[in-house]
Amino acid sequence: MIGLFEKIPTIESIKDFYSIDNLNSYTDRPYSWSNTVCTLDGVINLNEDLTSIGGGIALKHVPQLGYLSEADFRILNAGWAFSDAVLITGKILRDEIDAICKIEFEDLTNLRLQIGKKTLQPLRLVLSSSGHIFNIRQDSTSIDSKFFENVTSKIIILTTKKGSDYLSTLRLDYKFNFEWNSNVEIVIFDDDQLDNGKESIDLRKMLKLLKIRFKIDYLDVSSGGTVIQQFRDLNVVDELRMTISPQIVGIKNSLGVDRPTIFPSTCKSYNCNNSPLLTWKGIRLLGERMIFLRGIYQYRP
Ligand SMILES: NC(=O)C1=CN([C@@H]2O[C@H](COP(=O)(O)OP(=O)(O)OC[C@H]3O[C@@H](n4cnc5c(N)ncnc54)[C@H](OP(=O)(O)O)[C@@H]3O)[C@@H](O)[C@H]2O)C=CC1
Ligand SMILES: Nc1nc(O)c(N)c(N[C@@H]2O[C@H](COP(=O)(O)O)[C@@H](O)[C@H]2O)n1
Repeated sequence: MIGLFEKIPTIESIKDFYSIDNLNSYTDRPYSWSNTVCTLDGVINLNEDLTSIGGGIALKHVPQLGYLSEADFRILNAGWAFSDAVLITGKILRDEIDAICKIEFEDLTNLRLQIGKKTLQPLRLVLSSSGHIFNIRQDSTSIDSKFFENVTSKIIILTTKKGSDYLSTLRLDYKFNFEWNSNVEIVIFDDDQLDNGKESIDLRKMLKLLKIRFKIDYLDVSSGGTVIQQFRDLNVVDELRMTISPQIVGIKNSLGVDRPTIFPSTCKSYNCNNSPLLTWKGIRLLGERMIFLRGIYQYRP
């Protein structure tokens, strides 16, 4: 249960930490885990510029500590390798211009095949009520997106009627091929609920559709805290997977703007009798610095 990770976690260590043997999916939803790297004070993006979050949160460019970020990236990819689909959001694609969410290690794509997955990459799902799934600079006349470049593995955009209307207008305004290719599918939820006046998709319905229509048994939620918190409040996320970066950065950026956190303040209020409890299934330490956690939620009425 407790152990050390190597500088480059070996495939054996990864299987030991993240094995999904004996974990059954459900009939009406996938088995799901969240996947996050955060600071000790819960910050998930320093929000200082549009560089990759790995740079700041996982200490990528700090002298002598870059290996921590490399190991975290490999563990992130390992979560994707064991999944049938990875869920991210419009907000991530607006904030992280380099996000791709594809497994970049050959031993991990091989592992997928060994454990019976039919594809080298999991499906990529984008949840966005608004349809704002690109980072569009004001002066630009075309859309740059690594995520949508050369789409060779399937992407599904989960959006509202309003979001799909927005995507259609973009198609007229920009020199970007919105037919994309046959690997991109848009699923529209047209009976969405209102959340603070903003349309939002009923996540239970979304999960049922992912399970029944797209045959997703294992879902990796690589989204931010806002989505993870909704999953937790609905009791539909089974595991918390978290890398703790050994730094405390404060919840506002240098301009006083709030940073996103893994546990946003909009979370439902619980007490010690009904809070979701965690049982640690795996704890790993790397270089006396970074902690990797894998916990199973126990929901209480
Ligand atoms: N350190 C890490 O491991 C990670 C860091 N991040 C960072 O975190 C930040 C994002 O986190 P956070 O702000 O919490 O946002 P989230 O990534 O949780 O995304 C929130 C967005 O998801 C969409 N959304 C959420 N719920 C619903 C719903 N029920 N129906 C329809 N759409 C929904 C909306 O998109 P829309 O606005 O398009 O309608 C909403 O704005 C980013 O800066 C990202 O870089 C993200 C993931 C991991
Ligand atoms: N757990 C974790 N570790 C990292 O190092 C990360 N960069 C993230 N980020 C999330 O992973 C998705 C994008 O990854 P790529 O940019 O394609 O590598 C996105 O959801 C990030 O926020 N998570």
